[in-house]
Amino acid sequence: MGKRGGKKSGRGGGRGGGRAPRQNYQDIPKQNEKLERYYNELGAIPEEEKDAFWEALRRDLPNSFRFTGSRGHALAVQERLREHYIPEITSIQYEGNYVEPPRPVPWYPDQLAWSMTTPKNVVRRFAPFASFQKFLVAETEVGNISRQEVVSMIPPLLIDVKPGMTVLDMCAAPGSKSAQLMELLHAGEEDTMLQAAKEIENGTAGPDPIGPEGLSDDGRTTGLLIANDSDYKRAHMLIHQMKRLNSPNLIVTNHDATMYPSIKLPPLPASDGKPQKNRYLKFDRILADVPCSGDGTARKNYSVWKEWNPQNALGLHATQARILVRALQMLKVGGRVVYSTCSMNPVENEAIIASAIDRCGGSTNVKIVDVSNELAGLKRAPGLKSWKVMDREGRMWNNWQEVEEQREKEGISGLGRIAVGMFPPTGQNADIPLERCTRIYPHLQDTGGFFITVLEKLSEIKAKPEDSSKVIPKGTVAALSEELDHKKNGNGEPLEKIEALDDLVAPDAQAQEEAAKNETVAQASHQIPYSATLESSVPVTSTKREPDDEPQLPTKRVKVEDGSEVVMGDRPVHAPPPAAGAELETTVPTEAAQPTVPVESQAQPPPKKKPGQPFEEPFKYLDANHEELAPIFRFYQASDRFPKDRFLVRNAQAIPTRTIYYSSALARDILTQNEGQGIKFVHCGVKMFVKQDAQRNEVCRWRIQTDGLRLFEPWLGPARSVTLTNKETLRRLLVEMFPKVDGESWKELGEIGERVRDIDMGCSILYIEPNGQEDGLKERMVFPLWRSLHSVNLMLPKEERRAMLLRVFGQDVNLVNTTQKRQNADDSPATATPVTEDNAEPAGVAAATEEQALQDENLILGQDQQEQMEQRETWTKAGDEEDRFNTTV
Ligand SMILES: C[S@@+](CC[C@H](N)C(=O)[O-])C[C@H]1O[C@@H](n2cnc3c(N)ncnc32)[C@H](O)[C@@H]1O
Repeated sequence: MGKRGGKKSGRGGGRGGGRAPRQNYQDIPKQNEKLERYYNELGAIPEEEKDAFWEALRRDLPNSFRFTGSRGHALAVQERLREHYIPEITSIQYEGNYVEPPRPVPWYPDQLAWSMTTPKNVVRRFAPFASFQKFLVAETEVGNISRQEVVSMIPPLLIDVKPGMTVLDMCAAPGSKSAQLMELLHAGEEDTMLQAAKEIENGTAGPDPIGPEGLSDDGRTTGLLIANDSDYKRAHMLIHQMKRLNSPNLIVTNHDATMYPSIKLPPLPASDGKPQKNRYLKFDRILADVPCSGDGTARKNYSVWKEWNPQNALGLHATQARILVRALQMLKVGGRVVYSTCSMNPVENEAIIASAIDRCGGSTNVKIVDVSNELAGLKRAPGLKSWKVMDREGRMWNNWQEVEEQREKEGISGLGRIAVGMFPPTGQNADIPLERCTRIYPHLQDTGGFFITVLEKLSEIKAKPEDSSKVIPKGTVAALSEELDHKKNGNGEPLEKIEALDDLVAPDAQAQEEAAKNETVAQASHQIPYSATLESSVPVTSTKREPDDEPQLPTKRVKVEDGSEVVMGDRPVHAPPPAAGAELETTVPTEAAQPTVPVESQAQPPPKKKPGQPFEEPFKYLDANHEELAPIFRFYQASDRFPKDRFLVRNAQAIPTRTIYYSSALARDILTQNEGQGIKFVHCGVKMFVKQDAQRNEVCRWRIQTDGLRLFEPWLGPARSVTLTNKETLRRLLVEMFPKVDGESWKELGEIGERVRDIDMGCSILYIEPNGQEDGLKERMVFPLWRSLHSVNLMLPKEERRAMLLRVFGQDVNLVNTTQKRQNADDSPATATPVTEDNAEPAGVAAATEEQALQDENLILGQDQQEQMEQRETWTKAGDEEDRFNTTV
């Protein structure tokens, strides 16, 4: 279950649940009376499959992983698995049989997903597994491989993302699916960028940006992924995961998805004296991988066996329905929403689909897409048309009438959380084709349990106000009071009212608080009605807002002893951020219609950090003519065609101090247009240039960061390029941190020796090109290379060096850092005085001083890399190891 604040409702491990103490999975009794009874009586699993179902659910989950990153690179990593590790593993015999190697997941495209059933005792026993394990760990660390549950890979494949689309992942942390979505958004970009750069260089391209559909920004994708999570800490975990993909087309936000704010786009220029129109972002694709009770993860989360109870699903139902309705509101007509959970409970699945379709006006507005022919080879079961609901006490209810009758007779005891919307739809909604939903059960192909539904929006919708009785029970105050009076604790004393209330009507106090917080944010975000489309006809000159399309229902609140209020019966309506702000101006200032990039004069004083509160530095775009940019472009001979109006920094003064980031045009427009509007942006931009101290004044201080290099390199001239095709030269650059190039040392760098000896100090670009030879390099790679006074340094963190040595050369070797050795021999502290522009020696200083300067500079570079590595590890060190390495998503 996803995080919903501090309540102990957490479940589903990496799906947001609270972490339970570690225990060996094999030793855990895999029994839970209510869980077993519910799924046995539900009617979901055919009688003849029940044994297989339970047997699978009690078995360890196979390990699975996915090759990530750009296609070319992912395939190169995959090749190492096929050509080296699989043959080694398949040669092992255990108890007279050959060992099962990892196998590609049959329905995953290009064999990029793999699964492995080898038992742990076999893995531990044989050496080839140890080296395979090393490979997995190394490639996972650098982001080429992601551990991900097989079933969790399905939603992004069914959502059908293409480059150029606008995509929202509403509940995205820790980011496994966001990563897949992002890969699809960039599909084919490697080739189209190089192609566009070539055409432009040859003079065959016109002045306008070129490239195929969706990649028409001179070969770059024009799409955008907004990845969101309501949990701030998890949103940062998501950033950490997503950073590995280095996409400028990513924005991360931190909002409650049930009331995700509308995002403003720059208005189109006015014509014929007509007022400008507000425009709001609508999405082509939305993933709602909602917080859920997570019983589909029972094969790896022992808490499912220990703690499963029916309330978890009942308590999440309302949030899930609200998230899906909000998704449908923000979707373009013709767009797709994929709704998914790792729960098998229909209350969280089919019931949500039916409720959301009902609220959005029925099947004429929203259709369930039949995906039964997609992902050939994936074994699945159809969605349920009928099911039962289990209450807190374990009683099963066939329909809402039964619940109502019971309430009439006995009061609401035990039925407090049940609502009509949790049952199969009736009346005009009875024919919603819920069989088109997709259910994955553990026994079908040895996976976890999962639920996926693809929805298509057929026409613009005005979502009906939430009928709270359909999602949250509408216990009357009298009924609740009556039950409260009867409730006793273990000592036979009356329960604290606040706890008892919560138990009955379950408004999660912290979730409420969160919602309230977000509501405030949303209110400040100048929403217009949700029905607004990109072509909203709300004139921006109007000073009053239209009334919200979603009228708010009254809320009954009860004051409890401590003076605070508790919501009873009718939940506060999920009011998506009110268009409210009737007083709010929506007039667009005239400048806003002009270029969207703010100039530095708009810089503000630094915002104050409030103690204990998360603080995000603002995103400030640099003017295209900023004085720092021109020298960088000159130094690297960068083409003027590369956009200069997409560079940003993270400080309120808009001063490039240490890092300059780069984002796509759409991301820029969104960040600038919504600045100060209360939208919680927590990440955007790829590190492109990082300031580096150097000993020579003429050296460009801005080195290109590996993160942004792939975007920039097609546009660079030859002045700073170094080309390498020899495998051994690469090995040397990887093993040795700072190979010398002075004296005769350059000769040891073979083919690049002369070039690196002669090239001016500073950052250059190392192009590693395949030479077509059988044992040569197979993959084109590009890295920054720093030329110091006496040495060169491949600007790669140690972990990436090691992973590449393992992958390309099959070597697990220690890296050599001669500078450090010298430093240790001198007994100098590792933190020697850093070289700065102030203390750097001018050219021509005595060799000894130069040597010291070199050591210092190299140390700085080394430290910088180390810093990067440590940042990568932050989240593992912070105790979220499972989210990264044992993720259930
Ligand atoms: C199932 S997990 C998402 C897994 C993710 N899609 C992935 O593939 O890595 C659910 C996430 O929803 C977040 N969450 C819970 N309630 C939310 C809400 N109201 N709005 C947005 N996110 C929410 C949780 O913090 C959790 O990270």
